[in-house]
Amino acid sequence: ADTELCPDTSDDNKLVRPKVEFHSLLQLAGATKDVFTMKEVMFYLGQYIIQKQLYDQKQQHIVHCSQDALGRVLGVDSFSVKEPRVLFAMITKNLVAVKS
Ligand SMILES: C[C@@H](c1ccc(Cl)cc1)n1cnc(-c2ccccc2)c1-c1c(C(=O)NCCN2CCN(C3CCCCC3)CC2)[nH]c2cc(Cl)ccc12
Repeated sequence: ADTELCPDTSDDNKLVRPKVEFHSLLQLAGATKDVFTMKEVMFYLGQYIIQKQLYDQKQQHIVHCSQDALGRVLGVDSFSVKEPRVLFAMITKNLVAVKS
């Protein structure tokens, strides 16, 4: 069903399963499980960005990821954290909804 491909992940408590490459990013940020809430996915991604210093030192809402696996999985060279809708659209392409 299309919910598998494009889960409604706007709900913080929806359970999602990251696709393989995206899952490895979350693991680098400290994740130790296979199924997450959207809130947890965003927490670990935030940690990943901070740990790899991908945010712009001057404009800290800009994330540069063209030279990082994050750019490959999201399909962009950079993005602004001030555009959550754009961000969620890119992230949900890397997630599969889990029937809860
Ligand atoms: C509100 C939240 C957010 C959450 C979801 C969305 Cl779609 C947009 C925005 N947010 C606001 N700024 C950030 C942020 C900015 C720069 C570097 C790292 C995180 C975040 C992000 C968090 C997070 O879990 N954030 C906790 C508090 N943040 C305050 C800002 N802090 C920054 C302080 C300045 C130095 C850089 C970190 C980090 C902790 N998770 C994210 C994952 C991604 Cl793919 C993108 C951004 C974030």
